[in-house]
Amino acid sequence: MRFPNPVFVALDTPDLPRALELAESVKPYVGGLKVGLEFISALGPDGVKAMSGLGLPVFADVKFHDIPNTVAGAAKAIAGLGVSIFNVHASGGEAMMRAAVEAIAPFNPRPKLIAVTVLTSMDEAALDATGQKGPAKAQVARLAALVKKSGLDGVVCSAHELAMVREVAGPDFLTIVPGIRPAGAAIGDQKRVMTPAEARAAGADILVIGRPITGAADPAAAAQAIMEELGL
Ligand SMILES: O=c1ccn([C@@H]2O[C@H](COP(=O)(O)O)[C@@H](O)[C@H]2O)c(=O)[nH]1
Repeated sequence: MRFPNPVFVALDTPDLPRALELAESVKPYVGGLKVGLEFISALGPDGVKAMSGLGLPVFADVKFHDIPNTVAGAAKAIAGLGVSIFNVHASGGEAMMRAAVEAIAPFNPRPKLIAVTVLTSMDEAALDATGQKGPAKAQVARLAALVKKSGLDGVVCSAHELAMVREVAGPDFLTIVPGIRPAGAAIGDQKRVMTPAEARAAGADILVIGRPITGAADPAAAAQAIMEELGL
């Protein structure tokens, strides 16, 4: 699934005027907006609706992870806010993911539902410490297969696992990739990272990029430079 501009900017702020200002300034250089736990916890459904009204697709990075009945209700609520994409944690299991799929089936248009495999902030040691033994790639592959079997549209993974995800889930499975760092950018808490151009060449459908854009002195110029790096 190729997006003309694959960059979704992560608006990680609790401040609505700041989010709107950032979104307006980078709008010519990005393909979508991503709001996550910080934004939604502070600004709620009205904040999400405000972003949905800006004319770019919105990805609600809510990462639901609970029992099936609760996730089904939350899925219906978030789908009702007009977002284009939202997500759950794949480790919530097949019944939870299927409940979310069923809950949003009546929506038209129906948002894409994807699942987080292994957070890009985790390295092998962090994954091991949770009891999920084996390389991150193997865990991502196992979860991607489960996500596909459960009827979702795609996964969040790092760029390092893209080839593996394509192998288990096929070419039409949506891949959303955070942990993107232009050369020389601060890596911060991310562990499994790649540059925008490398991640795109590896087959990412959507690149989620936050601080390298929003933390730049000139966010619009930073977004434009990424667009140029991608040859757009
Ligand atoms: O595995 C994951 C899942 C989600 N994210 C989110 O993406 C952005 C990345 O922001 P940066 O500032 O570019 O690091 C952020 O909103 C995370 O919540 C992720 O990084 N990894």
